[in-house]
Amino acid sequence: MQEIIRLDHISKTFDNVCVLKDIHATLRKGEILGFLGPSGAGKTTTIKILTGQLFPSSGEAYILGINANQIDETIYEQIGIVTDSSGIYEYLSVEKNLEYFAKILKVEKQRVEDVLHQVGLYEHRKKLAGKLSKGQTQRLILARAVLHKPQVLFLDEPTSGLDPSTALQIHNMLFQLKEEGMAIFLTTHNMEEATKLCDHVALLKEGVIVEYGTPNDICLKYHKVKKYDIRLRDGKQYLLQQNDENVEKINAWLKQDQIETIHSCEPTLESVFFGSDRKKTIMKIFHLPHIITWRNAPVCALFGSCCIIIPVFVIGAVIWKIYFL
Ligand SMILES: Nc1ncnc2c1ncn2[C@@H]1O[C@H](COP(=O)(O)OP(=O)(O)OP(=O)(O)O)[C@@H](O)[C@H]1O
Repeated sequence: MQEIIRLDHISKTFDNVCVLKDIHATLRKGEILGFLGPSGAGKTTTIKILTGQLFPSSGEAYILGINANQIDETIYEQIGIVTDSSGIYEYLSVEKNLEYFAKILKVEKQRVEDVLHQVGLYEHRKKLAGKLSKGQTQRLILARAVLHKPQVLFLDEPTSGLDPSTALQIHNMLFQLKEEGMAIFLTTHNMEEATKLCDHVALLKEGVIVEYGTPNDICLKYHKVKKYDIRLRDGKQYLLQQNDENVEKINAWLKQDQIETIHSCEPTLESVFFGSDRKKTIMKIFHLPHIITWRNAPVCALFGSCCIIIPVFVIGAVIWKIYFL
């Protein structure tokens, strides 16, 4: 599949503060790549580098085979961008807004009507853009971004603050665009959204990709202890670890048709993300250096014990000498 975006060891520093560190990712035609992370993780900065609004401090970013440092305004004929600041003319109707951009982008008028249907704004086409609800405005911004059928679409938190049904409409639209072969680069805080939409995700934390892969592969990587969450018809609930004894128990319940619901408890992207965050927080609280990992934990424990035992022994010897000798 054609490679649309490549981030090759990208780092970015603002005023001596490194906000992106060695970022590496690829987006292919017809795929959705999600950049996930909390506020300030570096998601928007990545989009700005890819769209030529910022230069990386080191590394190379490629979009449609062109180095992002060398792109000019002609690239905007092939990309669409949806951000908070996407300029919509509030005193023009929905339709006039799109017709205006269609003229700039040299798109035929029929396309405006098609896109209005696609985003579900056809009935609102005569409304002033300034009078649209937040969800409708977001759909208008999306309509404008895909008007010229770009090869790649950048979406910076497209469903942030939207109600679930509007978010669902946008999700369905993204699936449709993906089916048509569009490559979509999505940033979001919403792990559930990313799991549902993305072919690949990068979990970004303080400018570093801490996990990269398909949502499924990332979750399964952390699926160490397999458990079943079972609710019986009599209302009792059990969380059972997978072992021979419990498998027999579950089989017996199944034979007696006692099971109301049964779920395997794979980790979600959210638990993976916040799980690794907890470990980091513990490291920070105790000011433990990063050289301490689970693998060398026994050596660190032995070293830590010596640090306590030796001073206690020395102090004990001194007290013994003073008082008893
Ligand atoms: N032009 C700039 N000058 C200095 N620092 C900047 C600049 N742009 C971004 N930053 C800093 O870089 C870091 C990453 O910002 P960025 O906007 O990429 O985060 P984000 O993950 O998109 O956050 P959010 O989810 O809140 O939009 C932040 O600490 C931000 O303050």
